[in-house]
Amino acid sequence: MGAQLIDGKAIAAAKRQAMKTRIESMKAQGFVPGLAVILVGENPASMSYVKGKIRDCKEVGIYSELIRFPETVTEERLLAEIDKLNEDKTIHGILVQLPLPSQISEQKVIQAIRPEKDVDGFHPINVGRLVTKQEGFVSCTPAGIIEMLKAIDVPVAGKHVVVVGRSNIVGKPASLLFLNLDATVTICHSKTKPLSKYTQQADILVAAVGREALIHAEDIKPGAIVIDVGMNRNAAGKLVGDVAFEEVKEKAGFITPVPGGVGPMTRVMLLENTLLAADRQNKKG
Ligand SMILES: Nc1nc(=O)c2c([nH]1)NC[C@@H]1CN(c3ccc(C(=O)N[C@@H](CCC(=O)O)C(=O)O)cc3)C=[N+]21
Repeated sequence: MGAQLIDGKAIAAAKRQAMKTRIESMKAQGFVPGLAVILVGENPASMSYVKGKIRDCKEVGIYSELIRFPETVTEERLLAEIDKLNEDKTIHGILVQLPLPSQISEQKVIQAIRPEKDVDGFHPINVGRLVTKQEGFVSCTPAGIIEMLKAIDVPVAGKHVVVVGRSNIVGKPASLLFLNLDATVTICHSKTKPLSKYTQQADILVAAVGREALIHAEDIKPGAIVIDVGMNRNAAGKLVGDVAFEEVKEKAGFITPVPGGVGPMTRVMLLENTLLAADRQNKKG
C-alpha cells in the first residue's frame, strides 16, 4: 500500500485521554461541563449515534442528558424544551440529532439554540462567525478533518483543497475552514463537470457526498491527501466511504479509512466543543 493511513480512531482516543485531565481540573474547581442531546423518534442509525455520544461523554467525565421525544412530537414542544435548556446553568452544549421528522422545521430548531450553546456549529450566527473568521463554534466534522491534518503535521496554507459536496454541515464549513487557513479552495458538487478534472488537481481532497466509490484512483493526483467523509452501506451491508479505498490507497500519500477515520474525529470534536462552550460560559459567569 502506498498511502499512509490517518487513524482517526487513534487520534480521537488520544484526544479523549488528554481531555480527561482537563475535565478533572475543571471539576476540582467545582465546575462540571454538561451536554444535552435531544433525540426525536427511533431511527436506528440516530439512536446508535446518540448512544455513542453519551458514551463518549461518560468516558471523559462530561455530564450528559439524553432527552427523547416520540416521532409525533410537535415543533412547539421541542422549542419549549430548547428554551428550558438554554436557561439551564448545568448545560453548556445542546445538540438536536438530525434529521427531524417532517412536521418540524430543522432551521427553526437550530435557530432556537443559543449560539453560545450550539456545539454543532449549525446556528446561522456561528456560520456567520466562521465566514468572517470570528470566534464561535465550528461544525464537528470539518473541525475533525483539520485536527487530523494537524496530527499528521501537514500544513494547509497554499495547498489546493478540493471539497466534493456542499452541505451546510460538512462541505460548506470545511471549505471555509480551509480558506481561513490560507488554502486555495475549490468546491465541487453534483453539477460539476467533469468532476475528475477538479479532483485531479487536489493536494487535499475531501469527499463528502454520500455515494459509494465516487472517487477512484484515476480521479486523484499521485501523493494526494484523501479525506473520506462518506458513510454509506454497500450491497453487503458494510459501512463504506465515498472513496474506492483499495485502489485509491495505492496512489494517495495519505488516506482516511471508513470506518475509523472522520467519524471518530466528528465525535471527539463534539466533546471539544462542549468543553469550549463550558469554558466560555464559565468565564462569563
Ligand atoms: N445534530 C447532529 N449532529 C451531528 O454531528 C450529526 C447529526 N446530527 N446527525 C447524523 C450525523 C452523522 N454523524 C456521525 C458521527 C460519527 C460517526 C462515526 O463515529 N462513525 C464510525 C462508525 C459508526 C458505525 O459503525 O456505524 C466511524 O466512521 O468509524 C458517524 C456519523 C453525526 N451526525
